Amino acid sequence: MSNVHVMDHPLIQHKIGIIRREETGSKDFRMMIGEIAMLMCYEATRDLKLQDVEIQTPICKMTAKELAGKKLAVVPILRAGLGMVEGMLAMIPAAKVGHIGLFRDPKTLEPVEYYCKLPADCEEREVFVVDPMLATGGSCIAAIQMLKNRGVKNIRFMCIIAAPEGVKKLQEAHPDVEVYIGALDEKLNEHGYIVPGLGDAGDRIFGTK
Ligand SMILES: O=P(O)(O)OC[C@H]1O[C@H](OP(=O)(O)OP(=O)(O)O)[C@H](O)[C@@H]1O
Ligand SMILES: O=c1cc[nH]c(=O)[nH]1
Ligand SMILES: [Mg+2]
Repeated sequence: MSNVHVMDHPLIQHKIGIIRREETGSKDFRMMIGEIAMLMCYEATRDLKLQDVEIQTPICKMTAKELAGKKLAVVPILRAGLGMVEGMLAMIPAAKVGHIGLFRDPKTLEPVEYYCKLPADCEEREVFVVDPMLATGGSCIAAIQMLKNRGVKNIRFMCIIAAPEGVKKLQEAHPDVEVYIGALDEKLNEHGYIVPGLGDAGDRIFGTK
């Protein structure tokens, strides 16, 4: 699974431990999701290309580094992905933001599309799709396909918790996509929830249950 990266940073693991706890309320849950997204963004951008640039410091001229190549975009899968946007932008403030609205039909577990608004030049950008949860994989596979249909070629997917079943499906559907995972869990239960997981991420971020 060379294009699947499971995070081993102790701060990420510690914060994931906090959001898993059932007693963690919406305020802390939301804050931690943002912090985890920021730390994961730091890790997932390690391989961005740099170029030399001649600058003048107050002391002398020098050759410094700046980001080269493609501009970036962050695309959260609504709703729960919204919780990761601020943390991503804290690391890459110049990124543009698109939105893809999908919810998972509770009976069929199939993703249902209800919104899509992307930056006009998204096909020229390196796009980070973000969603805290990768369960059956249906939602992220559909979101990535929507981006590919718009001509986007460079796509990375970032989630905080993933089930092995969904990771396998995502890899089969989109082997070209780099996948960043905060924690790889054990399995899905009969309702398509991740075990041990953290419950419904959207409901816990927005306090809707
Ligand atoms: O991998 P999958 O099986 O598709 O499941 C994962 C999806 O389920 C959740 O969204 P949900 O449908 O609960 O929508 P919400 O974010 O609006 O709560 C989650 O945020 C993912 O988008
Ligand atoms: O465990 C899960 C599965 C799908 N969506 C969630 O929010 N949690
Ligand atoms: Mg939900």
